[in-house]
Amino acid sequence: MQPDWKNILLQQGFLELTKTLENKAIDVVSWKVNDNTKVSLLASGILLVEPFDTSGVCDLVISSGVHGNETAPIEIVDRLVAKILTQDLVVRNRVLLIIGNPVAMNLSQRFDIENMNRLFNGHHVGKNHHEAIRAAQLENMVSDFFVAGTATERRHYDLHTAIRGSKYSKFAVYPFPDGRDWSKPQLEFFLASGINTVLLGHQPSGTFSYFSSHRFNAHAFTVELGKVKPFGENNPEDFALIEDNLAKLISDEAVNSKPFDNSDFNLFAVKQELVKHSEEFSLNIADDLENFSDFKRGFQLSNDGEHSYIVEQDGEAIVFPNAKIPIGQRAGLIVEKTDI
Ligand SMILES: O=C(O)CCC(=O)N[C@@H](CCC(=O)O)C(=O)O
Ligand SMILES: [Zn+2]
Repeated sequence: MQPDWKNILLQQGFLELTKTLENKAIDVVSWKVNDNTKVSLLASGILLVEPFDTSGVCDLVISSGVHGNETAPIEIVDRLVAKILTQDLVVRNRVLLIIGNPVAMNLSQRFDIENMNRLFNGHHVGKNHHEAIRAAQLENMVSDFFVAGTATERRHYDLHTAIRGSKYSKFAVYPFPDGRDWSKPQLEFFLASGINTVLLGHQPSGTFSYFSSHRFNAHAFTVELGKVKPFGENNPEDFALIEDNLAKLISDEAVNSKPFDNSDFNLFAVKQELVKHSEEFSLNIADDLENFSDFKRGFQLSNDGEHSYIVEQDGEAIVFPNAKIPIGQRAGLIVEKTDI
């Protein structure tokens, strides 16, 4: 017989239970929180919350911890689950709450074997390590969740924190929309949540948010909420706006947003992905250079033989620069300001 995961969850919370379970398989446990709400622990770090009243307007995925050391998003998910279980939050929309990579979380690392946020959209296929298996499991759970839902809208917010500081402390990455329009109501939601910087994706990718966008037409985003810090060092007040608005979505309460206006935002288009082509790859920037720092035309940003990058226009900026990645992967994004 398996331990009483329900009681451990109720007593210790979702985060502590997930630390304990790590990547152990469990039998699904379901129970009623009240006459309105059913909770199901589907797997370690995957909690389904459903109102019995099926008239919800939005099926919502809130994920965290796809990178194990990005603790603030995990704490946000933990607090939302606690509020649902204590009935401080009324649930009117179905929601799937996720802590993505419990093994890396317990190691306090971004990942153990392979960056999980490059493994979605089938990029896990043919790989047998635990992060590939977990990416496949997350894809299956999200697929089942969206397919079983009847709401008119699907949303997925994949919450992260960045390795570096940033000129704009919070920002969203909008995955490549596959020909769909950029959603102004979604940008209005971010502005109301204290996020006015959005990076518009330019091509398909192996990220969790692109998976939900591409496969399920969900409004899906990678949401960067600040800089990586260890557990216990995040200030919950820094995340209050987005956390309150996620709670409002769960409760189907109106979010206090204003009509879209380009001038309220810093919108960036990806000009080019910097790919690491050789072991000689290096970046000519300081380790603590902030995301969205910009350069003058002619500055040699990267050294990589014939693939070295020289800035082509004044104002080109860099996001997610990282030379410590495998050959063939993204070493940074060259971005420039845009409007929609
Ligand atoms: O700070 C960094 O260099 C990386 C932060 C991070 O994990 N970002 C995501 C962005 C995913 C996306 O492009 O949607 C990642 O690299 O996986
Ligand atoms: Zn991340």
